[in-house]
Amino acid sequence: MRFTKMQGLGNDYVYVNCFKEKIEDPSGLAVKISDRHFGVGSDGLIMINPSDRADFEMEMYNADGSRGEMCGNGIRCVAKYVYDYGLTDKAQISVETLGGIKYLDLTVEDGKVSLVKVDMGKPELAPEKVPVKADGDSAVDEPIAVDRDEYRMTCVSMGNPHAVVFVDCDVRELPLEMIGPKFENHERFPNRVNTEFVRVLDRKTVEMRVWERGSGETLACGTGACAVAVACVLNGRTDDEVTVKLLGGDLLIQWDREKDTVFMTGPAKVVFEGEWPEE
Ligand SMILES: N[C@H](CCC[C@H](N)C(=O)O)C(=O)O
Repeated sequence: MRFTKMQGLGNDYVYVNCFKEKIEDPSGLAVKISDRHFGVGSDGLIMINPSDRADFEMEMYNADGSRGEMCGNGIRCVAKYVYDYGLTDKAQISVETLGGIKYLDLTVEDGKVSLVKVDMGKPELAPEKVPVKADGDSAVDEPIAVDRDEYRMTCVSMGNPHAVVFVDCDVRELPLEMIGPKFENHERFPNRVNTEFVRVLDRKTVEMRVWERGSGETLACGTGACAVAVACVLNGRTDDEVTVKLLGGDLLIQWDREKDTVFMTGPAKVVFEGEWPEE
């Protein structure tokens, strides 16, 4: 099976062109191929499929084999893949995901995609999609007890679920390995959750680290950066356009509140191509 390893801000997935390849057990393959010692090494597996409803379909699996509805860094890499490998010659494409159809604008330099702007769609306050309002809470900010500590979070769905937690310290100092899994598996989230820890630097800039559902800490999360920007605006902490600084680099996020949609702009890169012996 031919594959291409790609990354968006260091959030790396193994991409398979399923116009040509057939994968019987994508969830099992995701676990094996993502393993950083015994496999290719990645945050998960992304299949590029034909679609009846859009130009292409993206089917994504986390490193633990669970399926994700959407992947922001992944969808930019899908755009690069289909253009650079000649599956399309259009610089504007649509991609079907479990989180809805997304529309992408490709920046092409010397015949290759360098940057992609994605219309990520309408953010929803999640999981129950109704703002919680208890005494002293803002409409969107709610308390959550994790062990003996109380945190405050804003829950936003970008097709997939996110809990955004504001912190005051340098995010690099956070013991993410310890607290990340406690949010991921908290009883508040029966389908588990992606968690972003964010510090606001100024009204146009924030920094974050992410603990992803099913993959652990990753260097970046596109849907997570969108959820962070929405949470920042709803809590009055930033303007509608924010640079989100992640361990793997920066994403520009714009919440167009008139259209009620979030735009994400960032790079996509090929790492290498290879052949996987099984399947
Ligand atoms: N890294 C991805 C998100 C993967 C989300 C996945 N971990 C989930 O289960 O929802 C991104 O760039 O948006």
